[in-house]
Amino acid sequence: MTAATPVLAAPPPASATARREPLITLDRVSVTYGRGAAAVAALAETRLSIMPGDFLALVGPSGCGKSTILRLVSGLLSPSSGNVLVAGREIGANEVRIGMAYQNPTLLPWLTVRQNVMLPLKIVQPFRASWHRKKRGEYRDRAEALLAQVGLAGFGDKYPWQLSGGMMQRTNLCRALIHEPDLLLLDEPFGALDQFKREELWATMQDLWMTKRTTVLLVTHDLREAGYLANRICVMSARPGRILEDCAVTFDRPRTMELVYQPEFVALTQRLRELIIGLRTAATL
Ligand SMILES: Nc1ncnc2c1ncn2[C@@H]1O[C@H](COP(=O)(O)OP(=O)(O)OP(=O)(O)O)[C@@H](O)[C@H]1O
Repeated sequence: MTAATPVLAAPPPASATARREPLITLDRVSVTYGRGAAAVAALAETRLSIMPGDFLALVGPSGCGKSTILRLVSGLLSPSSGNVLVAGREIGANEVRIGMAYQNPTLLPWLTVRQNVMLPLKIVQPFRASWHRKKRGEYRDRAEALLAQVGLAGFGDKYPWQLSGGMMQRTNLCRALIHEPDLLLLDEPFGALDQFKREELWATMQDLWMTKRTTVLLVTHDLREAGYLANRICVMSARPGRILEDCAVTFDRPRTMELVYQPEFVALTQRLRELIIGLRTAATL
């Protein structure tokens, strides 16, 4: 059995991380969608630092602004106030490669699994510059290695319609990782799968993270998923969202499904659940 140690702990003191620069900083960022009577205050003034190598899960009541934070971090959305910093500079000033995987895998149906996985190498620099030279050699090998790591060896020539939902999501993860992103954004990536498939994918995701140590920002409604995968969980308040709790999750890795039934793990998810239910109830009063 995996040793299950502390459940919740305060994030490391500032002095412990002082020498490492955050990869992403939300500096007093807020977001309001629309204007006038139609304005929706989605995110209240929020501060968040994501350190290199973090696996950070964002949880909170529906509509609290979790995906809004993903959009800010990816540069798809500008804040209404405050700054989003990447490696200490304004977004866009530093080149940060981003990989994304969302709930519905958006695989291109006319491309094979391998071609789908290799797509970012065709589009994103510096890989794009060598595309024609490497697409039949190094890049193909890289795609095959990733597919093998997620249990899809031999499926490279299949088309998306020949895959199960879980296989499509595995392919989606490979595509999000093939260009070695500095930051992986996951928005409910396993949400459309049944519980057993989801649990299999947690193990796959953990394996990928343990070998690559990519910085990951995961949005999920599933507290067990957050506890299994993340080394940090941020709980958001109801809309307009802000981060209410930022806790370290220090269970040993690799984590297994056995861990999920251990008292320390159950206590963690139960505590987070009560916090979120309390927030939902407070928002409707
Ligand atoms: N383009 C938009 N225009 C107006 N309101 C928006 C827009 N996008 C999001 N919102 C609103 O902002 C709030 C936060 O949205 P967001 O998608 O970030 O929440 P979420 O926490 O990811 O929700 P869920 O858990 O349900 O996916 C929600 O109330 C949503 O309805």
